[in-house]
Amino acid sequence: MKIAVIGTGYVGLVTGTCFSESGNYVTCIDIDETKVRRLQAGEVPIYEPGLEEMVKRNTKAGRLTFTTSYADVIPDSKCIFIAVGTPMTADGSANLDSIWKVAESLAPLLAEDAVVIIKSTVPVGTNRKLAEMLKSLTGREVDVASNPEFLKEGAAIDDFSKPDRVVVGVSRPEVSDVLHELYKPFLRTEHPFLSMELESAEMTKYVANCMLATKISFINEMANLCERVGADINQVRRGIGHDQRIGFSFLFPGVGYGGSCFPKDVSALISVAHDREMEPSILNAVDQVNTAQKRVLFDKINRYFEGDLAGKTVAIWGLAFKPKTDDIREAPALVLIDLLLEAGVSNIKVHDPVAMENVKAEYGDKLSYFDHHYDTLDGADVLVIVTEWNEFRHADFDYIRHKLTQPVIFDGRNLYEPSKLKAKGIKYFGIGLSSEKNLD
Ligand SMILES: NC(=O)C1=CN([C@@H]2O[C@H](COP(=O)(O)OP(=O)(O)OC[C@H]3O[C@@H](n4cnc5c(N)ncnc54)[C@H](O)[C@@H]3O)[C@@H](O)[C@H]2O)C=CC1
Ligand SMILES: O=C(O)[C@H]1O[C@H](OP(=O)(O)OP(=O)(O)OC[C@H]2O[C@@H](n3ccc(=O)[nH]c3=O)[C@H](O)[C@@H]2O)[C@H](O)[C@@H](O)[C@@H]1O
Repeated sequence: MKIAVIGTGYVGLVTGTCFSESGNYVTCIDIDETKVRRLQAGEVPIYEPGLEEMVKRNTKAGRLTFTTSYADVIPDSKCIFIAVGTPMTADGSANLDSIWKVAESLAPLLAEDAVVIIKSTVPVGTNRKLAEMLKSLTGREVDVASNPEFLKEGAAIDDFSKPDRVVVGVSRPEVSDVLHELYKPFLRTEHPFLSMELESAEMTKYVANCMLATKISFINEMANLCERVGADINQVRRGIGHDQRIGFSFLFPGVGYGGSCFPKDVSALISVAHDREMEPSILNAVDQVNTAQKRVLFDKINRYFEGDLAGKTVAIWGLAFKPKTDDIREAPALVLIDLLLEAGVSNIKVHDPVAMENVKAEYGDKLSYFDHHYDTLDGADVLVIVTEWNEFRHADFDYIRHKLTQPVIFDGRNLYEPSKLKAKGIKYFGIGLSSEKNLD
């Protein structure tokens, strides 16, 4: 099948590449000329494990191409996936400007039997609005389908190729058949293809992300309470997770959720509820807890230094919003850095395995950058861990104690065993640990 994917970001590039891997002819369109040129040269502009090899393999086989030209591609495409960004506007709602721009570019070029599929995360009603817009621009009915994406950055290829489920929203069953055929190679393990109404598919995406965000805010709130009552959230997690109704996944306490999706999608669903004159109390709380949680590490550091951070040197390990990605959108590390700078810290020494260039572009010489995490420790007063990259998990604590002026670690991801650090003479502050009771 000939497929066009519009928008070659984290979702579009993975979608296009995986569809080409299963034998389709895919062209990815983007308005960013630099990005397209780099992709044409075989260079993948984002860090996503396994993606570069897959892009190269399919480009070489002639199944995957990149362009800025709609006119060269759209007239021959049967399925056109829209995967452009839908960021948060100042009022919290989703900004759909890029979707409408794409619709205007597509309309004059669409083949009679083309299906236009929105993969971007869009609020309820967007697909129907797109169908109306395409009808008024083309003078005929155009098939529009919703196909929300559930992949996670850092595991995007696996998530796309072996999805728990594929969800589509359609107005006609024939459109669902076309998409089912396309997705069959990815559903061989009997994971379901769920076809539903447009509105239900759109809502499914938001409800999924908001449910996951709720789990994280819930466990973070419980972790904060554990600290105050002298309980250990790691033990409590074990204690509740074996109950199959609760489970273990997405219940790791930390420094709050970041990334390009949970914060914006919780906010967009709140906005949808407000539009319908409903106050979504749970979503409001999820968002508030998360905003507060992003400050938790700073508050602990500030308390440790009794509010006097001026002139201190802080080493930070991990900047991306999660491991295995270079994405720093809404990353908790940035909130911490801003607060430390505001408090007058004189030197922030940072390391991240892949996200450093993105941070450099935003902070320039306000921070010191190091290619190896141990090199951040020279002259640092304390060490702070924000992102749980695997290489931080087994640390040389003797070396760390020797390098830091104060043997203290603030760990936003609970990577280490508190008793082990205590035995090494290192003060250890995690999230929700019983040892933190009475530290105020
Ligand atoms: N990043 C993720 O892990 C996931 C994202 N999503 C959703 O997918 C959508 C895309 O997200 P990302 O891939 O992260 O965005 P992104 O920002 O990485 O990429 C969007 C791309 O669209 C391009 N673009 C913008 N306007 C265009 C136009 N008129 N024509 C052609 N290209 C255009 C941009 O240049 C950019 O390359 C969002 O709605 C997001 O919520 C859904 C699941 C996972
Ligand atoms: O719509 C999207 O964009 C995507 O959003 C998330 O994927 P992603 O943001 O890439 O990453 P996650 O692994 O979900 O992590 C999100 C944030 O939650 C945090 N998190 C996650 C899990 C956990 O137990 N605790 C926790 O604090 C992570 O550190 C990270 O900051 C969802 O997991 C995907 O299913 C969805 O498709």
